[in-house]
Amino acid sequence: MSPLSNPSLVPPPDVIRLAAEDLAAGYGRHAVLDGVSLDVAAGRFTALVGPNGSGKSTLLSAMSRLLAPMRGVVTLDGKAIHRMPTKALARELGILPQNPLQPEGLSVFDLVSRGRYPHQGLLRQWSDADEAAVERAMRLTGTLEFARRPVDDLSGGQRQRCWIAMAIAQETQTILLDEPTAFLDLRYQVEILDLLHDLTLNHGRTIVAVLHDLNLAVSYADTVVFLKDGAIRGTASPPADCTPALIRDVFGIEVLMVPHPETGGPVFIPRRGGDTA
Ligand SMILES: Nc1ncnc2c1ncn2[C@@H]1O[C@H](COP(=O)(O)OP(=O)(O)OP(=O)(O)O)[C@@H](O)[C@H]1O
Repeated sequence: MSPLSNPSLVPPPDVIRLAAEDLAAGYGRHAVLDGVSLDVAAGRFTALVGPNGSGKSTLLSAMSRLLAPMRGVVTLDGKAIHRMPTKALARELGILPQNPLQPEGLSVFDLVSRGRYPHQGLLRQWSDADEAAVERAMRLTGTLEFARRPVDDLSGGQRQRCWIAMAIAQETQTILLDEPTAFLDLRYQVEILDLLHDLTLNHGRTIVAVLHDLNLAVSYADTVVFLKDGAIRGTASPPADCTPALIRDVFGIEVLMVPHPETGGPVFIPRRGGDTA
C-alpha cells in the first residue's frame, strides 16, 4: 500500500498546504488575476467555477507554476512553489491542464507512464512500484483496456481519462485539474468525480478542479470558489451555502434553487430567459 493510500493520513479539515497570497498573474503585461488569495484545504475537494474568461485556468496555471506570478506568491507547505526544484514540486503537485500537449504516436501506457517521471532519476530507474502505480491509475480510470493503443486513436473522452490516469499515476498529494470532465459522457463524468471525491475522502489527496457544471460542483466538492473578472467573488464551504444571489452576481443569470430529492442539498435550475445582464 502506498503511503497515500492510507486513510489515517487524511488531514484534518483546517490544514492548509497550498495557498495563493495576493496573486496577480496574466499574459504579457495584462494581469488577468489581481490580488487573488486562496487557501486550499488539504485532503479536500475544491471546485473553481465561473464564467468563460473569468480566470479559472489562469489561477490553476499560476498555482501549479505553469505561469509565473506578476505579484504575490503561491506556497506549498510554506515554500514558494516558483522557487522549488521542478522534480521536487512534481512529486508533490500534479496538474492536468485544459489542453495538454500530446506527443504523437504515444501509446496509452506510455502516456500514463510519464506520470512517473518525477519519481525517477539517475539512481532510480523504472521499477515494479512505477509499473504498479501506472496499472492502478489505469484501472481506476477505466483505461486499462486501451493500454497498447495509440492515444491519437481514442475519442476525446477516452483520451481525457488517459490524461487523468497520468495525473493519478504521478501519486502527488495535490492534484489540480482543469475541466477534468470535459468531453466525458454522463457515466464517466460521474465516475471521474466519484474517483476524485474518493481520492480526497479515503486517500488524503487534495483536489482542485475547474468545473463548468455548477450542480456537479456543488454536489461533489467540499468547497466551491466562484471567480468573476479575475477575482474571487464568493466561496461556498460547504457548497450548500451557495445562493441564487451569488450565482446571479457571478454568472448573470436567474436560477431556481430546489432541494435535491435524495440529499436535500441545493440544486440550481436556470430560469428560461433569466439573463440578468
Ligand atoms: N495564453 C493566453 N494569452 C493571452 N491571453 C490569455 C491567454 N490565456 C487566457 N487568456 C485570457 O485571460 C483571460 C482569462 O482566461 P482563462 O482561460 O483563465 O479563463 P477561464 O475562466 O479558464 O475560461 P474558460 O471557462 O473559457 O476556460 C481571458 O480574457 C483570456 O482571453
